[in-house]
Amino acid sequence: MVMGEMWSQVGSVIASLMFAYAMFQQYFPYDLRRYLSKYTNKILGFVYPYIEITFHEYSGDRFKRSEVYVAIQNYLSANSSSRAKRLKAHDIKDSKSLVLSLDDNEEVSDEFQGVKLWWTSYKSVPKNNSFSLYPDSDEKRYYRLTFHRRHRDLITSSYLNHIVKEGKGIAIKNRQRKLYTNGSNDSWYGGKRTKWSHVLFEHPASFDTLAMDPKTKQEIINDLLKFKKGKEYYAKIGKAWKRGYLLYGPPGTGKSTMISAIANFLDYDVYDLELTAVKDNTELRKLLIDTSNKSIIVIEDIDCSLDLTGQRKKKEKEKEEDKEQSKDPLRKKAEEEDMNKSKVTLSGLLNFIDGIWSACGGERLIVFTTNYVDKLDPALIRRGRMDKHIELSYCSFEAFKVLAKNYLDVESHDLFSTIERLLGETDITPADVAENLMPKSDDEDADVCLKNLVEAIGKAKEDAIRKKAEEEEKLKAEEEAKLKAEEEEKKKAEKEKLEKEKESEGNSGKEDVKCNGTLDKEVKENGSVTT
Ligand SMILES: Nc1ncnc2c1ncn2[C@@H]1O[C@H](COP(=O)(O)OP(=O)(O)OP(=O)(O)O)[C@@H](O)[C@H]1O
Ligand SMILES: [Mg+2]
Repeated sequence: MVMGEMWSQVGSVIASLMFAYAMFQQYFPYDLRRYLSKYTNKILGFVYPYIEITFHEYSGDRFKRSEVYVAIQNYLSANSSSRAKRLKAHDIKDSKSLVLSLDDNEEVSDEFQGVKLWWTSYKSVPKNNSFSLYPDSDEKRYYRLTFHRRHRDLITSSYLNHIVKEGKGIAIKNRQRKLYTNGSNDSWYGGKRTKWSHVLFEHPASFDTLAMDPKTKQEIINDLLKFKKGKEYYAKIGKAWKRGYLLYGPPGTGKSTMISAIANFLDYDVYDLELTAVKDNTELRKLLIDTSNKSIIVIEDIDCSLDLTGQRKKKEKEKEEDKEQSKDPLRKKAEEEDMNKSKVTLSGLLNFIDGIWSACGGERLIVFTTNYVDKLDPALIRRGRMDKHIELSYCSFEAFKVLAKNYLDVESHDLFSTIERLLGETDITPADVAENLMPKSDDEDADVCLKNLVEAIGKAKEDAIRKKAEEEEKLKAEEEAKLKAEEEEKKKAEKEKLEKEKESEGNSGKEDVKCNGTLDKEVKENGSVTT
């Protein structure tokens, strides 16, 4: 009986409190409520020693998720979500895998330098009952961080920076990398106009599968690692955090494959820059500014991309000469095509690589490839612009062993010694070796493929010998033709000399005759000769 009475009293007290609260919310002036809540919080502050910080998903810009919120989400999904009981799985744009984050109103604890703190995820739903086509569009999510007030300095100065840095790092690790290329049309990405368009970068090449001299390979890997970790070092020496690589060698020696391997190794995006599609130097600069950090900017076959030296001068001279003929419709069309051609100059490209603008952002690798390194302007490839020159050459025995392991899972074989000898005598590209090592049907095993390779190298050797002989013959023929031409020229000159001499002799005879003729005439006229 007593118990029942007590419960009914409690019930009525709660009901009265709720009624009073509702009245307070409904009828108290806003200013008075604010005033009261301020003092309530102050009083609470004396008894409740914890500080709370909230991080909203959308703050300021309504259409852009807060970067800090995303970083916290990533951090918590990697560090604390394993301890949470309720999780939410969702796919994030540009992320490789599903992201697990705390479900609404779930709390996890974290520890930083011995200090314990708590993260809670909240969802607030607005009270208006208006109908919306997008029911969830007004939901607001936020994280709340709670910690003891004596750790205030540590948390605000170090922990929050630590969280944002870690969260961004995790996002970079999880992101799907992209292969960008510049076309002539603008596209929209991330709410802004850009000249780059992209696809997912999915090339499987790696340094393990790259066939080359192991020592050079290790040297490149070390160089890349040093570069990746070199943020402070580059700042210390006062250099922009970027590095230039020049890859050169005959076609099919793995230049493009190496670029993919580098991108996979460093976890960078790739920007494949097509120089001929760039209108002018200004556009080149815009493209550079539009690249993200942690990226490789590639210019393939730089020697063929543009005539970067005499191009402009030649064109202008031609224009002057052809001014009068410009009415011709065919010529007009050719001129229009000329106008559409790239006007990127060597100095524009040099500025792109290491001008003032090149320092915007950081962690960029610029890679040039070429088949003919000698054709390039020395200014373009000097150290500081192209810091590391890497030659990719014909297949060595070491490189072959890597390919044999990759393609056939073979590390030793009877034919290896023959192949070693043949490779020492013959130039064959890794691309050709790889093609021969690849089984073309289920019946072809390692033996067959290696035999095919021996045959192919033998053939390449014969071809090389034949080509050399042909070239020598050609050279000999050219030399002979040259000698013959020289002899003929000599003979012709002698003949001409003789003819000239004869002519001059003849002329002097005629003059005598002419003299004599005049004399006769004078004799006839005077009737006597005076001496
Ligand atoms: N060093 C190498 N290691 C592994 N595979 C290679 C190597 N070189 C060439 N290959 C194979 O040969 C193919 C062609 O190589 P790649 O495109 O990298 O040559 P490249 O040097 O870029 O040639 P190009 O100068 O014509 O552009 C690749 O698909 C790859 O499979
Ligand atoms: Mg290539």
